[in-house]
Amino acid sequence: MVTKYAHSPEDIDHYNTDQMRQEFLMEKIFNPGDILLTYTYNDRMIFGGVTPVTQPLEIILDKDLGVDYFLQRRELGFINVGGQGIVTIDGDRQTIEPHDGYYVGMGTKHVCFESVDQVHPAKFYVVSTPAHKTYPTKKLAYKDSIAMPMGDQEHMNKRTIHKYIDASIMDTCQLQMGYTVLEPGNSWNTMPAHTHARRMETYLYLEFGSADTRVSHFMGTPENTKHIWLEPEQAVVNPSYSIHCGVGTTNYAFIWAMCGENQTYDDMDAVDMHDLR
Ligand SMILES: O=C(O)C(=O)C[C@H](O)C(=O)CO
Ligand SMILES: [Zn+2]
Repeated sequence: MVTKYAHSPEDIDHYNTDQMRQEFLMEKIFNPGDILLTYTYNDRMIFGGVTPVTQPLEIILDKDLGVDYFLQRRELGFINVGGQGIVTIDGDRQTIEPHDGYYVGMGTKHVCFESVDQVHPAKFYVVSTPAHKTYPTKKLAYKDSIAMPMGDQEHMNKRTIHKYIDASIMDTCQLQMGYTVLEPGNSWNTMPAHTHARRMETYLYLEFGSADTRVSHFMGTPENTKHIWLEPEQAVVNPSYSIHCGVGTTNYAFIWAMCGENQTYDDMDAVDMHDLR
């Protein structure tokens, strides 16, 4: 597991391109047969990819977290962005279709990930946040997500936000998670931009419209923005003070996950277009 530290806005003001990438970008999330995780000091979120091929994979983190087992003091959300998979949660074995996932409550001892077809393996994007209470483990089906159409063609930001883990439909200690899909011919996400000083957020960009599509992700304070260029299936950490939005050379999708002070999705501070620098 890689550690990414927390930085003040004054610090990142001095970062060059390489430092921005080193501190905020995860260049590889899915590695066949492997688990790649990042621990950010921003609200202690752990996120990354579990990509089983021939063997089942389980996240084992005890000494790293000073606990007896990974989810002793944490909750977990995941969404499968690869082929059909299987997850066994404390002995309960379930098939996970592409774009479906799970919320796994604190206290769960074993979560085992498998692929059904090693030629087209499952890719589980996992996010875990500190928890204080056990809430029921729950299947997250794409069809049951809250679909919120946003934006319009004129502003090139027509997209649908699918909320998977949201306090309005289920119990969660602090994790919120969803999947946003841009329509073809649209390129801007989360524009107009916002911040939410009460929550940090990570973005995994994926499902780019063409092989040479690239996304430029914007972060930093509204009056002092930075950008990071991303390839498909790369992720970026956004501190609470940071805007988090992007533009693609074609359409694309992304999985966002948040945690922090509250669970109010709409608790956002809109940034006036005139204030962006
Ligand atoms: O497309 C969007 O806009 C989003 O998906 C925004 C994220 O959900 C977000 O930033 C929530 O705070
Ligand atoms: Zn946000």
